[in-house]
Amino acid sequence: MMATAIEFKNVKKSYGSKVVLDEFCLSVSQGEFVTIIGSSGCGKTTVLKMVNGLIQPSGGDILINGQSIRQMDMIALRRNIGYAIQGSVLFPHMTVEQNISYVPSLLNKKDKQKTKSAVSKWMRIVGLDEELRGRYPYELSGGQQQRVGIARALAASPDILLMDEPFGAVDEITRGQLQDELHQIYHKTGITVLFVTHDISEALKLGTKILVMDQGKIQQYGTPQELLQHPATPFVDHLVEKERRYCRMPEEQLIHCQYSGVNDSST
Ligand SMILES: Nc1ncnc2c1ncn2[C@@H]1O[C@H](COP(=O)(O)OP(=O)(O)OP(=O)(O)O)[C@@H](O)[C@H]1O
Repeated sequence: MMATAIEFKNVKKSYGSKVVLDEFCLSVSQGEFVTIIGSSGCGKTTVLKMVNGLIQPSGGDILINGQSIRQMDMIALRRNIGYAIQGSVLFPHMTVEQNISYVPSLLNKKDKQKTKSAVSKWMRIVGLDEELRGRYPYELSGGQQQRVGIARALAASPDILLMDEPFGAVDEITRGQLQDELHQIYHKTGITVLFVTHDISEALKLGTKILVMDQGKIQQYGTPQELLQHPATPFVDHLVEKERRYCRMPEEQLIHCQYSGVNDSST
């Protein structure tokens, strides 16, 4: 049984009189890749930003590795949590290298060479060409900027990575490549990921678990298979309907279905 990385305990969040989350409970195990999907305005970004303290809960508590974030130093907390969001959030006056090395250079102040090789390593991992090192964000394509953003989030070696529609602004091909790269990084590092998306295929492809939300309520929290095979509510059923229609069954499973069909009719 894996330890719990993130826990929401009866969390409440309201803006004025508008209640966004009420008695929200969620437990994320270490090393889990959780994709969060749901109707617009249901509170996905709010959930994400509460993990790194960008938004304070109105009630309840949030624990990171068993410790309440109320008792944590916000700087230490954020240093341990990577954050990547849609579009470019790079420092515009800094080169690719300076953007990626921002946190590592704070951490290994004296050892410049260590930071340099860390930059090369992360550029390679997210699929950025070495020659882009000295360029400024405005000299990069949207997909390249997105890769730099992810490299920067990962270069701080966080235990937890929060991603808010990080691939929302790129074309289909780049999106597919970034998804594959993120999937590999996740498997290599064993990092815990919370990933907000609007795209159910992306949620099913990347998530080891998917959190489906509607109107501040959890509709289902389960594996891709559980969602596809046992949708908990009509909302989830509707969400995965198309995916189920297009998802190709592995041949063994098809054969199994046919066999059980034959058995059924013969008994
Ligand atoms: N600072 C704020 N003040 C008032 N209302 C807010 C504030 N931030 C968010 N909200 C409201 O809270 C609700 C949840 O917002 P949130 O950004 O978490 O939703 P979301 O699920 O991420 O939405 P989307 O999918 O559209 O990005 C929305 O109705 C939003 O309008």
